[in-house]
Amino acid sequence: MTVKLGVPSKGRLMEKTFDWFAERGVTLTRTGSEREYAGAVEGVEGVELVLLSASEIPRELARGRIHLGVTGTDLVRETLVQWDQKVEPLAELGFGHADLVLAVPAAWVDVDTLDDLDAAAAAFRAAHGMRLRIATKYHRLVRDYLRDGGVADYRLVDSQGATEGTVKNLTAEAIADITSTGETLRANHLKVLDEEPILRSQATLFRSRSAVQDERQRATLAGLLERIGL
Ligand SMILES: Nc1ncnc2c1ncn2[C@@H]1O[C@H](COP(=O)(O)OP(=O)(O)OP(=O)(O)O)[C@@H](O)[C@H]1O
Ligand SMILES: O=P(O)(O)OC[C@H]1O[C@H](OP(=O)(O)OP(=O)(O)O)[C@H](O)[C@@H]1O
Repeated sequence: MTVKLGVPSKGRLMEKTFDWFAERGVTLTRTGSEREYAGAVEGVEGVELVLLSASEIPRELARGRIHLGVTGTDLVRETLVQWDQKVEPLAELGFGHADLVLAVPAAWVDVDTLDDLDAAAAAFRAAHGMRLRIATKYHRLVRDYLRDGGVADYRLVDSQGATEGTVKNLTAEAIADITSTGETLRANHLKVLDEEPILRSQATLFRSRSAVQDERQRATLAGLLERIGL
């Protein structure tokens, strides 16, 4: 049985992951047509490249269907309950940096901290008879963060993309999303709370804690990790 390495199937994460492995003597390539999700590994025997959506890589690692996988720490922590029992981070790759933050309308001049948000949420409920809505796809991380920060009077609204637009579209009063340059937030008249981010994320190489099934796989995996300096 081969060792399976899961890599994001498109975009910057894929290209930078290919570069990271190439710098360590392992060549990853997409094969077939531009739209075919097939890949090849050169420089080490017995390793298969699996191209996947970045958001599916945590689950595939947890199920033991891939041995190694590259994805953002945000996706691992959001997707997997007790993530550290299912996967082990082996190396931060130094790209894909993004912060998960809470943002409110820039016009809310009285709201800069979590305490302010808590007060605003109470005032919102009193005025409108419903809880303040926060749009996000990071439900688990945001709930834990707000619970630890003592904010309770809110409701999460699911948003799987274009989350910064939900405030303008009147489907939420605040958002929690990933930001890197901050441009999308600014363009949508939102400001980040003046607090530590919910999470600082970057692309990371993870090892599944359950995928290895035989000695041959164990040896191949050890060889690959040695090759890339881990
Ligand atoms: N603007 C950004 N700058 C840097 N990293 C980002 C940015 N936006 C998202 N990321 C990171 O990239 C990863 C998600 O990548 P991507 O958006 O390709 O995944 P996805 O939307 O789940 O993919 P797919 O569309 O195939 O399901 C996350 O770990 C996230 O933290
Ligand atoms: O701080 P910035 O540099 O402006 O980047 C932030 C944006 O990048 C991501 O979106 P992406 O382009 O991945 O699309 P998405 O809305 O589908 O998540 C993220 O969800 C933000 O919308």
